[in-house]
Amino acid sequence: MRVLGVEGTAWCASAAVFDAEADAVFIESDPYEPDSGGIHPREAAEHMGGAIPRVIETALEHAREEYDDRAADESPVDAVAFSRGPGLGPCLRIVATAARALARTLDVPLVGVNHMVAHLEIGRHRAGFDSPVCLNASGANAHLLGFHDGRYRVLGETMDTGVGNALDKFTRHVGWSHPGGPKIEEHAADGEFVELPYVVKGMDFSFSGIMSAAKAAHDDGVPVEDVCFSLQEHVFAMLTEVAERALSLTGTDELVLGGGVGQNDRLREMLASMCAERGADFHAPEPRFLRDNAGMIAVLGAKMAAAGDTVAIEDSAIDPDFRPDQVPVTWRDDAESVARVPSAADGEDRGGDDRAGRDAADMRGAEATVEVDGDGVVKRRLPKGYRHPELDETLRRDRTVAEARLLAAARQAGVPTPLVRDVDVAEATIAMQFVGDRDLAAALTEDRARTVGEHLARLHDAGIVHGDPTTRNVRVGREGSPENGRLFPIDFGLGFSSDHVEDYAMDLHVFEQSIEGTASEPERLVAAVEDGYRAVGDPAVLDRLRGVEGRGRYQ
Ligand SMILES: C[C@@H](O)[C@H](NC(=O)OP(=O)(O)OC[C@H]1O[C@@H](n2cnc3c(N)ncnc32)[C@H](O)[C@@H]1O)C(=O)O
Ligand SMILES: Nc1ncnc2c1ncn2[C@@H]1O[C@H](COP(=O)(O)OP(=O)(O)OP(=O)(O)O)[C@@H](O)[C@H]1O
Ligand SMILES: [Fe+2]
Repeated sequence: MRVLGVEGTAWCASAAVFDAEADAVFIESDPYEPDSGGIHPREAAEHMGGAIPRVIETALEHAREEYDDRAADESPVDAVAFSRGPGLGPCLRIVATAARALARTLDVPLVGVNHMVAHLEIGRHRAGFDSPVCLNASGANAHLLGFHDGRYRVLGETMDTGVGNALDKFTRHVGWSHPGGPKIEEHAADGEFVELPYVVKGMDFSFSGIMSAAKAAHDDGVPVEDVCFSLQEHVFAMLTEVAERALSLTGTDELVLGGGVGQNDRLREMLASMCAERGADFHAPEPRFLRDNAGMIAVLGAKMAAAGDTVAIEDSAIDPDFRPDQVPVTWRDDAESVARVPSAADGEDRGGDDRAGRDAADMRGAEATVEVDGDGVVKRRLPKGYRHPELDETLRRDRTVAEARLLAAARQAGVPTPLVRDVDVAEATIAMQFVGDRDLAAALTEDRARTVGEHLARLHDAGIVHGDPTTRNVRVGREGSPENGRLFPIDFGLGFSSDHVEDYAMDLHVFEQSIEGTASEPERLVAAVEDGYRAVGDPAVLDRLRGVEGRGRYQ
């Protein structure tokens, strides 16, 4: 199978030929470079109009010259694959028109590829991993994806702008030309650390606060090298932290990176260091496959074509908002899954006591190690080698303080939590009561989902935001024991006090996302969470939740 790919979602006019037998990829690209400001959709489309036919011609010539297994009147490729979205409408239309015309002329099938899924599949293809967590760090996007039950699920994502766009906004403010990411990397080499906001919410994150603070710091005369250095340290530590959390939640030990920001050495270094520390395998494809390129479109196009996943020309409309979780994944086995930890996906209670024989390594979360000590545990936030030491110290200290305070406050609000016995802020350790006999992830039922909804409502009524409510962060008490089946939220390290409906809605969103990422039929579990919340809490939060779910994607 040999496939021609065409890419042109935003800035890169590109065509490629993938020969599956030789696993060889030829890429010809022609980038649009704006004179000033950011990417201008009309100018970008004008660029595509001229460049797309040229790059396609070069790729076809390559196919004809490189491979002599076909007659001159035969098509040099077996299919034409194109980026159907997401991206800028005017650019997508030009690419689609060219791809359709070519498929018709060559009389071969057309394949419509999701650009974001291509960004991650190229990493999986090059790494040879089975079912990794995928971090897409591109211009207009930033998200964590994992395959489960026939689709790529969004495990976490930006709640406002894509990571590259956020960096580019800062460099525009400073007056540098597009793209800004590489310039930030250059200047960061001479910079020193200054503190900026750091925002993760479960496996979601946002960049608006840090970008405003970076602009303000620059306006206040902080040397631009220091701002660049610190932007990288904060933004990439956030991405690395959520990637680690996704590895921990799914139990997977494979991570791949995709997207143009993945070309940044510091980001790759942090991810590699995090994976090495936890014994996971990390793969970042070579830069030509990270930035936008048609090679990734051709490679995924070949997998789709082999699975018979082609599209009739009349059905091949573009989709500027095409989300990766909308794609029916025809080229993978439905039984494969990113989730390696037992999840009660079928709603069955798997039972079992995880306490017996569990050693410290078993009780490791993404942030901390948890050692069992008699009827208690000692939770220790160890330093993370990938983080700048100053940032590392601040996060470990602040989270230890927040966790100890909120565990007690939650109890007072009527939500069962482990009793705190001792806190050592300097060592970032908390000694607390051992609770439950397993995590909710292994025992998720509708009843329990409803109870978590009630607990979250009680926390919110008391002005407490959990910050990281997932199925791994709720412990389940044994029926008939003194705990009598109670559910104990734990791990309040990302928690804070707030009276904003938005923060409460975000908390619910994080919990629902953790169910959706791993459960097979999440709908009824999610409905049960909301029933429980509605019974106890403020209905305005559920209304706001609908807004949070559609927030800020592809800006
Ligand atoms: C929808 C699609 O068009 C879009 N593609 C895209 O944004 O191009 P991509 O090549 O994946 O990423 C470009 C971004 O990558 C950043 N970038 C490039 N080199 C960088 C570096 N060394 N450090 C940091 N950022 C870098 C640029 O500043 C720019 O924001 C996407 O995938 O979101
Ligand atoms: N008080 C407790 N009683 C029993 N088990 C506990 C307790 N605290 C933590 N654990 C176990 O240890 C694991 C890790 O703890 P915790 O979630 O607090 O750490 P973390 O590193 O902050 O996790 P995360 O990956 O969510 O960031 C939990 O999933 C749970 O199984
Ligand atoms: Fe991209």
